[in-house]
Amino acid sequence: MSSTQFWKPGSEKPRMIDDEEGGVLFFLQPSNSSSGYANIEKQRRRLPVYNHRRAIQYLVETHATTIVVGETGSGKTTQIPQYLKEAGWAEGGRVIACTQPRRLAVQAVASRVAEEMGVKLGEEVGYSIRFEDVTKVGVTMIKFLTDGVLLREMMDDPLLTKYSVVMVDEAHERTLSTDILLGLLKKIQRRRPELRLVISSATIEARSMSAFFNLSKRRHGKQCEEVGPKLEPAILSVEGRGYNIQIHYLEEPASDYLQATVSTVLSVHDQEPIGDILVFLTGQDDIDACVQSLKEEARDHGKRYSELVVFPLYSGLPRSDQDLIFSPTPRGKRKVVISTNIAETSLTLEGIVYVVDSGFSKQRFYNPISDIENLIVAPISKASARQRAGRAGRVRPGKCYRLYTEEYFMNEMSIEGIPEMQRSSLVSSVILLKALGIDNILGFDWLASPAPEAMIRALEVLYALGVLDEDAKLTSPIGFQVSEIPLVFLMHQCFYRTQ
Ligand SMILES: Nc1ncnc2c1ncn2[C@@H]1O[C@H](COP(=O)(O)OP(=O)(O)OP(=O)(O)O)[C@@H](O)[C@H]1O
Repeated sequence: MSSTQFWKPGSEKPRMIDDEEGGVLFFLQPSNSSSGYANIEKQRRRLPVYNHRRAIQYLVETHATTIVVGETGSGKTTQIPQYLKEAGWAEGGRVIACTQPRRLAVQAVASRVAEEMGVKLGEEVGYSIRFEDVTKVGVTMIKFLTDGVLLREMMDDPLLTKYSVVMVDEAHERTLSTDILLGLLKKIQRRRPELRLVISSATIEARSMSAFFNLSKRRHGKQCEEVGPKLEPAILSVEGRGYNIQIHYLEEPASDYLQATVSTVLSVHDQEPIGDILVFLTGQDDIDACVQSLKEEARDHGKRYSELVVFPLYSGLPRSDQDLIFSPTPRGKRKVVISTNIAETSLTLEGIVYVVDSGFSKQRFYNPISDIENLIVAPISKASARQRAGRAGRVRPGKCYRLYTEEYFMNEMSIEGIPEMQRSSLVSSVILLKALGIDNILGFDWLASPAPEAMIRALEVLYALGVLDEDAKLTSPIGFQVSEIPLVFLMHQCFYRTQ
């Protein structure tokens, strides 16, 4: 009996055929088949970013920072690092880095780019996530990594000397790590004028990002003469999207978004042609409840709903279970992936045609007075809604069902979310910055300043724990140990809280 095999990102793509018992068998196919190549090359050329490749190469050559704004699926993440390699930025042992907020996207995008370049993952194209480094020194030219991992690399190499270009992708997410990274990269640029930055997203406010990275100094209203790259960032807008996405809204607000989600999935299955469904809910509880409801429907309504193959996706799920979302959909079935916002950015799931957006996500909120951080279910922003819809329309036209009204989207939904920096405890950020030698944290160049109360509270907590001394410097050994192994710090914190 053959055991079921699933394709894992990073491995060769399987060919799929039906077996005699109605199941599916997977066979590895030779990766360098010329028709496969021609096909991929065709796909690359039809991406909206392709027409801008020369402009991108020119702007990166001539500007310290280039900001690229382009629709979801236009090719920013997978293509720009390849254009930069073609322009010579990976020559002489240098590496092009591309950061992502989440590890799932890092692995998926790296394996796609390796496939497009016809190379083995881990060689010319590699990736690095926590506890897993799939790169080869001296061989890897394009490296995808989480922004957290790049921050950790700065501990050993504060000026990131091996990188010629750092592309900070999905910069709109404004996670704690992204904001700290952006501030540190700006500092590095002053010391390493040869370093180039690319900031990209479908939904960033390019002007404020440009103002932040504008390193050109003006004296008496005149701009200083610049030697080397232009210090004022270039902004490139990539028009157009891969495929059309039809957006549908509710006519009346839903009283129960979970119930609305289940009925939308079922009606898509009843009424729409073949294609997988990606659902965005808030967290494990909601997702488990939705999976359960769909299973009950399948049990109660027989064959029709048993065609649904349902996969949950949230960060607490073991990695092997998370990777199941990449498995090909068996013939005659419809895959339904029910996810938190970990699938919101950068991911391309080939079979996805329909997206169901509940309009909510779990977000962190911090009260510096009580020093309590909570995860609260809150409405998403328009930027998130666009990202969610953008998981469809990548390899064929798609549809997005928003479980809220158009009036709510237009008039009430905020344009962008609040940066994580302004709604989180800053304890771990302060430790990280201190470990990186940033002594004047209050004077750090933040893209959006954190609340002073939160900063003071973090300093107080770290002093009380013995991590910082009276001069707010890391203590030895506790402070330095904690900065290397966050787990040790958590133990200290538990101890502190029980005192
Ligand atoms: N694993 C994949 N399988 C098939 N096609 C893919 C895959 N990954 C990417 N693509 C194709 O490449 C296109 C560009 O993807 P890419 O991630 O570069 O876009 P992007 O502009 O960065 O999007 P986003 O802003 O959503 O991250 C997709 O729309 C899709 O057509």
